[in-house]
Amino acid sequence: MIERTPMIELRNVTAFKGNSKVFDRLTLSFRQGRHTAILGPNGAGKSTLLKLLSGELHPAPDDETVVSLFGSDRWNVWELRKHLGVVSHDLQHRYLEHVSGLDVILSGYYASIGTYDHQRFGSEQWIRAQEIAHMVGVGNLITRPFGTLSTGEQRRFLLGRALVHDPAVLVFDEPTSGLDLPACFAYLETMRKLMRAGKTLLLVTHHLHEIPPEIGRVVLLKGGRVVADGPKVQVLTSDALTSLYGMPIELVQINGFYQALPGAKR
Ligand SMILES: Nc1ncnc2c1ncn2[C@@H]1O[C@H](COP(=O)(O)OP(=O)(O)OP(=O)(O)O)[C@@H](O)[C@H]1O
Repeated sequence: MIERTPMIELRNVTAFKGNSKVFDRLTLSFRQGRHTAILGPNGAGKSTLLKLLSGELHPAPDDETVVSLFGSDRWNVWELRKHLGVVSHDLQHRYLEHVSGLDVILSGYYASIGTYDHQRFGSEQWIRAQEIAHMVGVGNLITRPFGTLSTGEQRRFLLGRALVHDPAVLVFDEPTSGLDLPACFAYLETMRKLMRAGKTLLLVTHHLHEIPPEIGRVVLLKGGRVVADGPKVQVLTSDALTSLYGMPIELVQINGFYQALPGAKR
């Protein structure tokens, strides 16, 4: 069911990375059940947006700025992680090679990178972590060190980590990059299953082929600004992408999936 009140609302958000002002009074919101893809060229601000949504980055203080996440503007990062699971390359790169697959999933309970001796896991959490591993298709790999897993397997464990709290929203950052075709298609199918199970997906990507047909809204970001935002059928066009990337792009669509090809020079 689509709720009227946005579950995530950013209003007049100004944000910096280092000395760069990435967003200048950005306004963007997300509703439950409205799956969204966010596209934009390198440097558009996609990763910065993810960090704002996951509470890793705070906006510059301003009286007119609102960041409301799941109905609260006084969220703490631990509570937030129960609502929003993130699967990102950033996370994938931060895991040490020796951490077992199961520990990657378990670490989601503490939102840590790996597990530590002082952390306590109850039998329910162990069982759930194993169930999740099976659910995301890596139940037979739980003892394997992370560094020995393929990119696709690692990404499945990270998805498992994101699922431990059964969050309402899953955020994916280029989820299929580096995956071969069967792994890519299988991962896409897992994402589609999660949407069918009621999760709301936010997808940040350059790769049009990884936008599942269920995603109905597309946001185009460029230079920290929203240049288009609306229903996929209206926003995702050859003309819009040509303008976004500043080069001729031809879009093809088959069975609800898209692919971008070099367009003819005009
Ligand atoms: N630590 C930093 N210091 C200074 N500028 C930064 C820093 N991190 C990012 N930026 C700048 O912020 C802007 C937005 O970066 P961001 O990583 O959010 O873009 P992106 O859309 O995710 O790019 P990509 O597609 O390449 O991952 C870019 O201009 C980038 O150069």
